[in-house]
Amino acid sequence: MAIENKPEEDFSTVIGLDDSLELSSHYDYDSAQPWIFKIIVIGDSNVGKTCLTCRFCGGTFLENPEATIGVDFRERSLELDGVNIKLQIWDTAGQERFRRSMVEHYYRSVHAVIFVYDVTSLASFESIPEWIDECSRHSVGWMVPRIMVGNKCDLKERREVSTSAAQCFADSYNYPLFETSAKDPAEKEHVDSIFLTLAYRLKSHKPMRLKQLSEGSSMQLWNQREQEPTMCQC
Ligand SMILES: Nc1nc2c(ncn2[C@@H]2O[C@H](COP(=O)(O)OP(=O)(O)OP(=O)(O)O)[C@@H](O)[C@H]2O)c(=O)[nH]1
Repeated sequence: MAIENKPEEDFSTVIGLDDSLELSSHYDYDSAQPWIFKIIVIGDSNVGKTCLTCRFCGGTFLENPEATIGVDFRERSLELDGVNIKLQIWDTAGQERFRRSMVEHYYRSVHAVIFVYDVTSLASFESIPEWIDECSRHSVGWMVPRIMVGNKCDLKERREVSTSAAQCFADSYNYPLFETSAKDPAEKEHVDSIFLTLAYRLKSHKPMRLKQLSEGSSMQLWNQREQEPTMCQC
């Protein structure tokens, strides 16, 4: 569902608009209410963000998706350890001209960020620092988990980004790295597991995350780490 022109008030029932953790704190752990997590998927145009999110939310691969304009909004409900979880996936536009007016909405109250690059495009991998900077500029909290996904691994002969280079980069930021293919049906469960890993992390960190809100010193430490990634030795 495209939500380019949807007023932000419409989301206020499911996403706290002022703080990433506001939403989480609305729910008791034993409540029947789902825990709703907003996950944004960002990266260059054409890396496969739409296909990855469709694979996870719909189970299918889109052969010829249109370029995303603004944002496409998908969701999937899960039950993890008896807790109802709803993952709200924001598939953002990679093209600057299609994202300009929406950027503020992407980052507001986000619970997790997925950086996607295309393993057959070195340029898309080299853009990841810019996407990380954009997150920082929009004040995405230090406790918001980030992961990196290298997509299109089915195109083995066209690979331009090695696993070791990507792993080295991801390690320098302390981000988990996943390589997969939205297209390859054999990777369907792997795509699921990427999102499930995030869901588990969000669920299990919730009590700690709420506690850490008041811990200013650790927030400062994390910011430092994000701004100054350790040097890769590769
Ligand atoms: N071979 C292969 N092609 C893929 C894969 N994922 C996506 N594609 C193709 O890559 C093209 C771009 O996919 P999209 O999902 O629209 O890319 P996007 O990152 O959402 O692009 P924007 O909406 O412009 O930001 C399409 O032609 C897809 O069919 C994959 O895993 N393998």
